[in-house]
Amino acid sequence: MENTLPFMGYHGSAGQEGMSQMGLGMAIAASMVVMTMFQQFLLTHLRGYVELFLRKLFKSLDPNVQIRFGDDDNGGPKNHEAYAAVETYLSSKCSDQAPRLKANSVRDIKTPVLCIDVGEGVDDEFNGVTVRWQLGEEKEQGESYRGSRKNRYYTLTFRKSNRKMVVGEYLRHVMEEGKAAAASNRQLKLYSNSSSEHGSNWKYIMDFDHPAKFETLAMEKEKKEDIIDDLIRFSTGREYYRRIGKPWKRGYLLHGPPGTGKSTMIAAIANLLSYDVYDLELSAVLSNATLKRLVNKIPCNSILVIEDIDCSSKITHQRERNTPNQGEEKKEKILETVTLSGLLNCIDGLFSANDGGRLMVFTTNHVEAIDSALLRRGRMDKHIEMPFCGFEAFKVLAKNYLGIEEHDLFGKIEGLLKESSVTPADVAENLIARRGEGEDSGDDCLKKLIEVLEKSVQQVLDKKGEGKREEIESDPSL
Ligand SMILES: Nc1ncnc2c1ncn2[C@@H]1O[C@H](COP(=O)(O)OP(=O)(O)OP(=O)(O)O)[C@@H](O)[C@H]1O
Repeated sequence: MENTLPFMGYHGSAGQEGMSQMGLGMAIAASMVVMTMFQQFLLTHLRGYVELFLRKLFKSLDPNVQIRFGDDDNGGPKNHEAYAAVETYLSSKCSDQAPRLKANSVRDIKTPVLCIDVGEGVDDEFNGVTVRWQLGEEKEQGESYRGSRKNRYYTLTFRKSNRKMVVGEYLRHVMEEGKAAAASNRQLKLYSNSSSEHGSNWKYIMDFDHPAKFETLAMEKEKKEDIIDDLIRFSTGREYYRRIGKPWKRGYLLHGPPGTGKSTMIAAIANLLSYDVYDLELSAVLSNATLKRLVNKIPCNSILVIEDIDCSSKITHQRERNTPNQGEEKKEKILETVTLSGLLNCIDGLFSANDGGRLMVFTTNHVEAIDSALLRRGRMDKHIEMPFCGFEAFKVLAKNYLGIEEHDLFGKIEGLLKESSVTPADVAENLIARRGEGEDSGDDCLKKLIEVLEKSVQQVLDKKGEGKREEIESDPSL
């Protein structure tokens, strides 16, 4: 027992020691776990507090700044303009951010403008800076006979440290983008001049919904791209025209035989730039003074079109004027003339403010009949020849009308087009497939066109032959 006891005691005391060591270890481990958790808890909380503190500190050093864009009448029409530009600008931003959207129908805008709901906001990023827009609403002070009115406003919030960039560059970007987006979505209009006894004035004719686009215009690719580049440079040239001190206007002369696409090109230009069209009928203008008044009334971002200028270089009107004659009123016949040079003088003097460009497009079928002084640059800056149909132009038409981009007959057509004189209008006419019973296939249309081209080639050859014969007959040495 004694042996055992000490043995047991030994064992017994060794077991107790082991137990207490194990307990201690567990306690240490547990306390370490608790400490770590506590540290982590503390760290997380502390970090949270530090972050909050720093944010508050930073905010107090760099507070938020807010700008309001109201739709109220108090600020005048400019206020509305800025509000509308902001709304249109945000229209593209809010579609993928805001949970609730509203679609507003706006006068003269083709598709509804999407906007956020009252109380909602959208973030926008520009040059690495994030800003926030929010839509608010407030009741107008006082009651009118129509009841109370609610005014809406956008609030732009940003950090004070970004003030210079936001107020300058960013707001300019918002206004320009907003106005450009509204312009490209705008319903274009066609105006023409009408004359009455009270004089001439511009009259709304109809909405301008011509489907012509540069993509579908039959013309050589390089030439087309050059024209598009020129138009884009012109329409976005505010800074350029301001810098060189020139009025923001440009003159185009389109010349070529009838049916080569001059009117189609004007429509494509209007659609590309989203400009309204002012079609000037010179024969309805009674004097150069009226002409000047009409030209000066054309708003910015529009095209002044004068077709067939060779036919309207001098238009004389007769009108009666009352003249006092020895106590009696006498009617006197006076002649007034509207001249193309008179027109060009008013165009020279046309002052174009910096709010948008004015494009003038003249067309003629006989460029050779026009005085070269009238064609000089500055009046007609870009002369565009609209020629008979070439192979590249034909390919555009074949794609438009038949959806054909390559065909075995193209080689033959290319050869014939080089020798013939057919206009894109003639080619287009032959590419219109008959529908219904006995419907034309693409092949049928191309064969039909080949026949027309062969006839045209024959006519060209006949004309050349006639010319040669006349030359020989009129040459006395032969
Ligand atoms: N270059 C072209 N690209 C596409 N279609 C064209 C082209 N030229 C003519 N057309 C087609 O022919 C029709 C007549 O063309 P358009 O009226 O534009 O010619 P124009 O040169 O203005 O003629 P005009 O001198 O008689 O006024 C257009 O409706 C269009 O379908």
